Amino acid sequence: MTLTTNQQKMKSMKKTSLLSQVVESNRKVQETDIDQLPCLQAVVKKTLKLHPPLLFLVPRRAMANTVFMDSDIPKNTQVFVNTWAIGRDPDKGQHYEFIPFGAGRRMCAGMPLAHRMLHLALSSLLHEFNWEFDGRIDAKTIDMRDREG
Ligand code: HEM
Repeated sequence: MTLTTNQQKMKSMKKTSLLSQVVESNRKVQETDIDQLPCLQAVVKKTLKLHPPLLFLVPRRAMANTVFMDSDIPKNTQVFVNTWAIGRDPDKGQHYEFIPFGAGRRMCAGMPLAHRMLHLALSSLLHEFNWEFDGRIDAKTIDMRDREG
């Protein structure tokens, strides 16, 4: 098995990459801390890959008869990109196929903002609160089913 860039990053992670060590307990997480938190970045990336909020992106329409990966797509066909399945395909989902924000010129216009907010919100929640299961559920029984959006 080959290691992806993120796995390699995590493998060589120094102790200083831990949230509690990068951000002292007497201050809040800042945007500038995120670069030093490769594990947090990997968690956000993997979560978007396995649980993309838009499972089929925004539908496309073929403007002309097209052949795409050996499939004939007639003009005017409505095309859905199954990003959920692509993210779970072991042969894909590594490079260009990481598409929870879409791709090409209609890709998510809010990606830079969303990307920053996801890291900042998750790290702030982890930093400011102590988390535990409430006794009724645990890591095995928690409902992880996906819903659109
Ligand atoms: C985790 C958060 C978000 C995800 C996963 C997400 C995902 C997406 C996806 C998949 C598309 C369609 C891209 C395509 O079909 O190729 C899209 C479009 C778009 N998103 Fe987001 N988005 C997020 C947050 C945001 C935010 C915060 C904003 C605005 C501040 C935003 C603004 C837009 C706009 C304007 C489009 C339409 C772009 C176009 O059609 O040209 N998104 N987004």
